Amino acid sequence: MNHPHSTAPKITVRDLNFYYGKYHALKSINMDIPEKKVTAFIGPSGCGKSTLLRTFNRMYQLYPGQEARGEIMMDGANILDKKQDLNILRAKMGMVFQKPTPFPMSIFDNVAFGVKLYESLSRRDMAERVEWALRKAALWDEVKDKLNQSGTSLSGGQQQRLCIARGIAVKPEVVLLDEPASALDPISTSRIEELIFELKEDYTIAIVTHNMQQAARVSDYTAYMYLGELIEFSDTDTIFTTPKQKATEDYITGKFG
Ligand SMILES: Nc1ncnc2c1ncn2[C@@H]1O[C@H](COP(=O)(O)OP(=O)(O)OP(=O)(O)O)[C@@H](O)[C@H]1O
Repeated sequence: MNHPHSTAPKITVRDLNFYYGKYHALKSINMDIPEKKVTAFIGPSGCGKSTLLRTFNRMYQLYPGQEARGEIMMDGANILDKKQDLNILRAKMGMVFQKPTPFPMSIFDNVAFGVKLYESLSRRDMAERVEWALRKAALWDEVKDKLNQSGTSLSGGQQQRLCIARGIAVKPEVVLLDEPASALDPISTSRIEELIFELKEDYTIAIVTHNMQQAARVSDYTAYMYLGELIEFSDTDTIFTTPKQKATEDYITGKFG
């Protein structure tokens, strides 16, 4: 049962298959990702969590030989359609990666960079947008006096919040987080988790994590994947307390994985 919720879906995945050349990495995935909620993807290494996340913004298209088939519907259109404008898609889908990836430019420019691609704001409006994004990412107080310093001069946890600020500055609809805290210390991790909790007021969030406690803490819905299949998708409480599939139970109780 892969439609567990009453909330309206933001993204509807239908019969999605993904191939790395001949390797069949996602097998007929069907799920509805609810709007303005946090959906976590868990499962053992190599089960396809990141692959699935990368289909949502068609990141895979940067690499030859990778192909997605099926439907990923958002706002009435199939993201996988050849006619889909990739710039518009990527403006709607902010993505943050495991390793913080600030650009080698100032803190201000890191946040302004994406905005400039899509909007021509006055200096004043841009300054306001940058402040807004940095506040949303809970970084403003730490950087407001050094916006001209390089983004790479920040600590790892700050860099990751800078990347989140950069992602939300373009006002996306969905935020894709691929193990956003796995390279961070516990305090930075809990800041990111608090931030996720706040961001879901405005955004639909999909997060890949190999940390089950983190999934249990931050998500409203959890999808358990194994060998390219979606084994079970339900509200997070159900997945962690009364999963329907034995395979899910074995994984979350640590008997496996
Ligand atoms: N560029 C690639 N070329 C070929 N196969 C790939 C490529 N990237 C991933 N795969 C394979 O696709 C499968 C799914 O990988 P994916 O990275 O989505 O898993 P994951 O669940 O995110 O794992 P992890 O938790 O280790 O990041 C794996 O078997 C992996 O080896």
